Amino acid sequence: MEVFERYRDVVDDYDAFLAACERGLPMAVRVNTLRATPDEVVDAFEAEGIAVDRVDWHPHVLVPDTDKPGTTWPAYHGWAHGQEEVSAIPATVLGPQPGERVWDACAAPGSKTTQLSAMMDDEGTVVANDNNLGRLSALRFNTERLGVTNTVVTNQDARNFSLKPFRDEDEDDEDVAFDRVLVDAPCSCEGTIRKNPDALDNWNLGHVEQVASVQKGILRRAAQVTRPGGIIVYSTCTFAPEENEAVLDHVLAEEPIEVVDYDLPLEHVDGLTEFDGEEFDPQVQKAKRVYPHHNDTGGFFTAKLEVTAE
Ligand SMILES: C[S@@+](CC[C@H](N)C(=O)[O-])C[C@H]1O[C@@H](n2cnc3c(N)ncnc32)[C@H](O)[C@@H]1O
Repeated sequence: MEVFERYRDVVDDYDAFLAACERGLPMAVRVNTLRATPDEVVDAFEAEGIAVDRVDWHPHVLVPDTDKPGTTWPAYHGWAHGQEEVSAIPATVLGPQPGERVWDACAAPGSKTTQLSAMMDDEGTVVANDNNLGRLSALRFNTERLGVTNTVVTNQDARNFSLKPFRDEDEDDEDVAFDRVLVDAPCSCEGTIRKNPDALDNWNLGHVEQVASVQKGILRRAAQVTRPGGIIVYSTCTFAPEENEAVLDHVLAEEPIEVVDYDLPLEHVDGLTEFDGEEFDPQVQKAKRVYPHHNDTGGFFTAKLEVTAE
């Protein structure tokens, strides 16, 4: 865990943080409300002899007492989807409504895409994009199993995303406008250490900087394809400020967006306003960091942004 030494003065209780990072992660599922209610899913797990805990902050997140919730009948029926507890945060914060146009910029394997669709009652459109074709096949599998039909899949680099394949060649991109966009960005995955103990094996600052450059490009494109007044959520499962607050700071200076506050009824701390001598736009404080010791989960970073009229 030497990599985490750089966060010693940043994390609120560093010893508790390290101890949590060394423990295994309780596995969670999200109830697929297109197919079942939380009570039906609890009953189905209990019928298999698996006890289930509920979490306080989200009625659709359950913690069944099994290492492999994805190989149970509730999952096979499409009633539940194995999804880390903190992974349910970004779609919840984005708050898509039935009938809206939503872009999931980095969507595979589709945990959040299918959550967005369920929140929209499967009405409207989710454009689920990922630049990795292999991972998109997992997304298709998940949408099919969960009975999601309002999703169209695209395979593009989100930094240059265009809806041209679906449009008249003579139209330009100017009127491509989503109501909401989720940027669940590729990242260095430091916050997944409890689920994947090898997560830090190839960690290096060069990779952090390289992925931060991709993140900035994707978030900029998100700002360009969202209508004024539309909402963007930017999230990562990493702690590195270079991939979180610094990305927001960069894009805030380039695009007409602002960071907005939101309620997160889970223990968390605010976004950082400086790291390693670099100061960030004070707005980034409205982002939220969830550390593993806060709620016995993985680590996560989530910011909510609104596109302003230019
Ligand atoms: C954190 S994962 C997304 C997880 C997904 N949102 C979910 O909940 O199942 C990040 C994804 O970004 C994709 N990705 C990486 N670079 C990309 C790019 N330039 N454009 C689009 N997708 C990209 C990766 O293939 C990966 O699937």
